[in-house]
Amino acid sequence: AARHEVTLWARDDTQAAVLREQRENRRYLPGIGLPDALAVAGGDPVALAARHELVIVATPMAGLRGLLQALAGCTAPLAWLCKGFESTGLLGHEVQAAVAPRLLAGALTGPSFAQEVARGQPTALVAASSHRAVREALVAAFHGPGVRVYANDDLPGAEVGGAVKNVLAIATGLCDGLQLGLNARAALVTRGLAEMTRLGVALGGRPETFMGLSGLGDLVLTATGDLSRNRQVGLALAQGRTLEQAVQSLGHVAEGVLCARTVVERAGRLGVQMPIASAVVALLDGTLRPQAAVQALMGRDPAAERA
Ligand SMILES: NC(=O)C1=CN([C@@H]2O[C@H](COP(=O)(O)OP(=O)(O)OC[C@H]3O[C@@H](n4cnc5c(N)ncnc54)[C@H](OP(=O)(O)O)[C@@H]3O)[C@@H](O)[C@H]2O)C=CC1
Ligand SMILES: O=C(CO)COP(=O)(O)O
Repeated sequence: AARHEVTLWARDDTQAAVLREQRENRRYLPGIGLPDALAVAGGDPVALAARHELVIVATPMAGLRGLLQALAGCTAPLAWLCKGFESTGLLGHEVQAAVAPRLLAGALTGPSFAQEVARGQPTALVAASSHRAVREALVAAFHGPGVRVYANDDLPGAEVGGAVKNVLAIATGLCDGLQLGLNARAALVTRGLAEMTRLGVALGGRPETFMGLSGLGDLVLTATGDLSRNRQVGLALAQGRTLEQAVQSLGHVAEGVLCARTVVERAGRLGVQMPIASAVVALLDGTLRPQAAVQALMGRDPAAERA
């Protein structure tokens, strides 16, 4: 908003009015004042999008399809921020191909806790799209003193990185909550990266994408940073809390909880092995206790080290 005319749209008109009046989002981003220049609107998102040169969709994955359907005729470049698989099993670009194939679209992703971005702390992002116009619009809009934006035309790879790291952050939260040690955490992150890479390549991503910000970068941030809601779920499970309690106390979406099963199912259909993600699914289902999951992972047959 410091450099552009920006309108924040909320689906709930009452919430939009509250944001306008309080100049703060007390439920989702407390303590961060909205810039004076930021306009806030409810109402029809289609008419609003038609008056802007770039559209950013900042809902959880569950809200992406509805907004893309509504905005299918939008001519401005559009990017989503959500990281996950939809409950149908699709990634964001697959949802877009199904419901709004003519959109010039992509994802703005990478290691970026919202609170830190909002405070202006240095952050590096990835503008991922197969369309050059989208990559360039995102870089032009967001690249600046506080944010570096790297362009990448590998949207499937960037999306798999953003989705799978959430599942792995639950595993790492559990590992740390159980005090399994720093060796165990490093092993989880590294072998988790191998799982992410295997699935991402099978879904059309390039291996090098997973060594970048939307792969390794976001995995390290989310797996080790206590601001992560997915990591917090793992920490809470390690304290013996139920999944319902862990999710309820967050008050925010934890995409890894919602898509862990999808990740494993899509991997299974592609013949990709994901033992850590599979253990997370069993833990979330309650069919495996944390200690048994550790034993299952450690008890696997020896293997050559490769992605
Ligand atoms: N928070 C972070 O640090 C980061 C989050 N992300 C990703 O961004 C996505 C959103 O995360 P985050 O904002 O933190 O989630 P939160 O749970 O904190 O907030 C969700 C927001 O989305 C709104 N919303 C939910 N469903 C819809 C819908 N169908 N249509 C329109 N608005 C909707 C909610 O509004 P309402 O109150 O009306 O329900 C609320 O404003 C996730 O996929 C997450 O992985 C990516 C990078 C960083
Ligand atoms: O994606 C994120 C940081 O890049 C936020 O992760 P959480 O959803 O786990 O909080």
